[in-house]
Formats: sequence, C-alpha cells, structure tokens
Amino acid sequence: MDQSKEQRILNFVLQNAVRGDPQSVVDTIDKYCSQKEWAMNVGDEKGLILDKILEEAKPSTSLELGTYCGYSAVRMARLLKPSARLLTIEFNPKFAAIAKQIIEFAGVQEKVKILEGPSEEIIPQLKKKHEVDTLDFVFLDHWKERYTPDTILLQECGLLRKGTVILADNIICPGAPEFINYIRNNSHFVCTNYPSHLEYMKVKDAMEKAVFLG
Ligand SMILES: Nc1ncnc2c1ncn2CCCCCNC(=O)c1cc(-c2ccc(F)cc2)cc(O)c1O
Ligand SMILES: [Mg+2]
Repeated sequence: MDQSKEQRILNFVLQNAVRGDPQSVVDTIDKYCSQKEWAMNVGDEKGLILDKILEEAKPSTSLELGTYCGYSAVRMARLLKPSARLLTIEFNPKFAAIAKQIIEFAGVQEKVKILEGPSEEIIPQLKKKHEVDTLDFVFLDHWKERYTPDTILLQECGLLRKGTVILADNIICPGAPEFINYIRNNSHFVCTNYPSHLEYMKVKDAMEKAVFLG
C-alpha cells in the first residue's frame, strides 16, 4: 500500500535528523516540507513566534490541540524546563502514531504526552484523569471551528487561570473568523495579533495571543 505523506515525513526524519536532537528534527521537517511536500506544521516562520511567546510564558503545564506529526510538540518541548509537561491532543490515530515516533526520536518523550481522541471528550478528563490543575499555555492548532467551543470548554472545566496564555494558529489561512470575533470581544481576554505567513508559503497568515484575565 502506498505510504502516506506523514509516513514519508517520518522516514525523512529517521534518515536525516540526529536522534535525541529536537532542533535537528524541527529543521529536518522544515526542510522536507519546504522542498518536497507541503504539510500543515506551524513551520519555521510562525514557529519563531511560538518560541518567543512560549519562552515568555515559561509554562509548567501546556496543552496543544492538534498534534499532527508532532512538529510543534517537539518545537515546544525543546524549550520547556525539565520538570515541565506538554499534553497534546490528536483526533487522527494515524497522525498520533507518526507523532509518537517523531517525539521519541527527538528525545522529548519524557515531557510530552499524546492524548488520542476528540478535544471535546479529552478536555473534560484533564483534571481527574491526567492530573492537570490549571494550564499555563495552550496552543490551538486543530479544527478551526473548534477553537471557540474548546476555549469555552477549557474555561468551564476550570483549566484556565489568571495569566494563562492561549496562542492560536491560522487566524487568516485557513482562518478562524468566529474565534477572532469571540475572543477579541471577550473582556476576560487581552489579545495580540502576530502577522506572519502560511507555513512554507508566501500566503498571508497570522497567530493570535489571548491572555486570560480570570
Ligand atoms: N475535535 C478535535 N480534537 C482534536 N483534533 C481534531 C479535532 N477535530 C479535528 N482534529 C484534527 C485537526 C485537523 C487539522 C487541523 N489543522 C488544519 O486544518 C490546518 C490547515 C492548514 C491549511 C492551510 C491552507 C490550505 F490550503 C490547507 C490547509 C494549515 C494549518 O496550519 C492547519 O493547522
Ligand atoms: Mg496550523
């Protein structure tokens, strides 16, 4: 049976990156996806914005919605302090299996836990089943129409605290207009827009940071 694009990305990492070196895994995926096959990783340009906002937040407990191949999970984990944890939710079992191998190859598996399933089912389990108190950082990169309902769900589940940083990918492309309308008109959040480009393309995109005020 033909290989999937995600399997080709994994093979390229296994053959070209340095085991245990998360930066080399990030660079190798960026090389493959800019030169061979486009894929929906956050990429190098928006990745630098993610790096800066994550380093400012210095999170102990982070959540990512939309793991895909694990590019942003490796990118974030490489910047986390040794005791910090990243939980990442992936809906698609095939993507989750690829991400697990890429995260292990990068050597960040001690910091990253992949949770398989729909975010709307897993978020309500985070406190009791996954021993989360509150979240310091949330990266939204899954179905764009889930950004708003899942932000509301995080709040309802008591997972946000004063100062929790939410960073959303793809505000322009594919776009999350309903989320932007919701979050910018919600007095419990302070928002900042970061113009950028769609990963590996010249197409305009942006990220939005929303800090929860409690
Ligand atoms: N309820 C749930 N819980 C968790 N995961 C869940 C879920 N429900 C679904 N998923 C799984 C997420 C599906 C992928 C989400 N990401 C995207 O859809 C995405 C697309 C583009 C893109 C841009 C231009 C184009 F021409 C084509 C594609 C770029 C990106 O950076 C993206 O993040
Ligand atoms: Mg994205």
